[in-house]
Amino acid sequence: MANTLPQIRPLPGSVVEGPVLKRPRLDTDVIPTRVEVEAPAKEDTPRDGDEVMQEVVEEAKLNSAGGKKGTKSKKTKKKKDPPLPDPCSAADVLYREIRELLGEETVDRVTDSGNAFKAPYTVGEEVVVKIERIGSGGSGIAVAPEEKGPWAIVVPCALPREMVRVRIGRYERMHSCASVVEVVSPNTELRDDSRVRCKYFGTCGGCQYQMLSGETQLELKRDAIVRAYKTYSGAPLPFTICTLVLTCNAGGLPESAVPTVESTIESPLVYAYRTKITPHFERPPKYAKKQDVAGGSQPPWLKIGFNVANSNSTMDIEECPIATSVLNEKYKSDRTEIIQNIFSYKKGVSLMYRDSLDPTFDAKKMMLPPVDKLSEAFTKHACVTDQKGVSRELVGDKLFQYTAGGFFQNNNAVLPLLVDHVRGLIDSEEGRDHPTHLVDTYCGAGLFAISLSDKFTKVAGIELSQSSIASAKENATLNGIPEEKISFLSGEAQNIFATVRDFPPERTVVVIDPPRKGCDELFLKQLLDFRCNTVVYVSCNVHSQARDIGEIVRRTEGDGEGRRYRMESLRGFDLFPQTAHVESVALLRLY
Ligand SMILES: C[S@@+](CC[C@H](N)C(=O)[O-])C[C@H]1O[C@@H](n2cnc3c(N)ncnc32)[C@H](O)[C@@H]1O
Repeated sequence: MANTLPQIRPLPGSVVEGPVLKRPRLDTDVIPTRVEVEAPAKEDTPRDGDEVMQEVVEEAKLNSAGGKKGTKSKKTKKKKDPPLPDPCSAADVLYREIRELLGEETVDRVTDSGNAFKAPYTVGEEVVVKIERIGSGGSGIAVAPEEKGPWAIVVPCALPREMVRVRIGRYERMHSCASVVEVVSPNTELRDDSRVRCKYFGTCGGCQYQMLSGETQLELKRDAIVRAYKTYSGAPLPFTICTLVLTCNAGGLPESAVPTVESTIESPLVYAYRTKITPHFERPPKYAKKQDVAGGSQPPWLKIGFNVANSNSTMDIEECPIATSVLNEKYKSDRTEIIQNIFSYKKGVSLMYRDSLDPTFDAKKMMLPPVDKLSEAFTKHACVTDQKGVSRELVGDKLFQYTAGGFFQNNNAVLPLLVDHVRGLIDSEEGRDHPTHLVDTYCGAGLFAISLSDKFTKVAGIELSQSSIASAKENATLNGIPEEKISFLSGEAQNIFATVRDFPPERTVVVIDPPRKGCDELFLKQLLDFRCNTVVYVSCNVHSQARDIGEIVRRTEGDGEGRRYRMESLRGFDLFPQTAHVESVALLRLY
């Protein structure tokens, strides 16, 4: 198995699936893929590398001033406000939460007077604020005192009802970002800092909830689903969105149309669960000297790790307790090598670490009966660092192989529960014949199509990534599923419907598991034309899921018997414990 140090790779543009925050993330799913830029050399004088927060404040000052490091500020024209954030993005969700907190009319008034980006604070200023609520992205939100005008302060790792001393950072539309300096009066009902297992918690942008009990985390995630359906189930699909529409309250589905959100399913592992991380580092700055790394010591200018919360600055991170142990082991030894060889890097680098069953075993032989899941082949783990390498994992009784840099869910411990839940939803229908056909849209390497195939006579999957489709086909063979039963197509999700005309809609289940942006009009139209009996919608972004399901329910409302979709179940899965992310699973059936 190739376990060599990752190669320097130029930035190929970022393709991000799964949970994404606008802020720092812990891999291509939770972190923006920093598969890297040609990193500009940093300032020409050494900085105090230990003061991460100082660096962040400086960056924020620059952002706020609209200037660039090292460039003289020119006389600038008054800039127009930037456009509203993408609908259903993390920034959009936060903006709507701020609107709700400050009052929609108030925010509209401030916006109309051209002051939506006029921060009443200076960068670096310290103030004490009271946190009003926790946003869906996991940050506390405070309202500035009246004399500062309508304005919010967004503070990661702060809890409702807490008084916190914060340091103000950069500003965005109607709010300043800030970091906690001190929790002046903690919310002792919720916070217990002895739960925190990571020394970087509070500064690193990866986790938001380590100080909370598992129970509270699950409840917050359930609450995020409830709120998403209230706010987004009336939001228009992207192609109809314009500024005007976004600033109106589109109105969600009526309460009666949304089932009670069930309790969030916990991950069996709440630490050491994450099977993929993508730390990154920049090339040496111009002022760096070779003797800086003499004796293997790490110079202050070299940060290898993840982004600081609410910032693009990298913070140096030696290990990540939510990542699996094989990833941490390999990452730690790579760090030593990177430090020694840092002057050979001419560009910044994004590393990738993927936990895999040891790929030196023969996958075909592993799956020959009798399959011994306790054997070394199924228990020994390795770390794959080559994006094009093969990674392998067992989910239930099915073995999946996929390109390590491609999409696969990042928490193997909870995956069997997720798959079983989808199976249970399909089985839950009483009084009708069991479905015989399955369509897995946005199927990746075939997780749902292959895991659920035993239940169906015919299965079809579709996926945009050709390498994932190649993996899905190989996975079907590996798991002994006959070719005449299962097929995989590479292409736009909506194209599947033209290929399954022989599937009886009344006996067909469609699984939808799109990227964060959700489905588009073309897909929804085809889905509604097909009008299958059961739809299971799995989503890493409950906001776009709520929007799409609102659309499906509303568009079929007036239709005749057996043609109307109703939501029957809604539940979250904790794929990313210690973070604010929730995976949401919804069931729709025809009535
Ligand atoms: C959240 S992942 C789900 C993958 C799979 N269901 C799983 O759980 O492993 C979304 C997948 O949709 C694919 N995708 C993105 N846009 C697509 C499109 N327009 N049509 C088909 N697939 C798409 C991505 O490549 C990615 O594999």
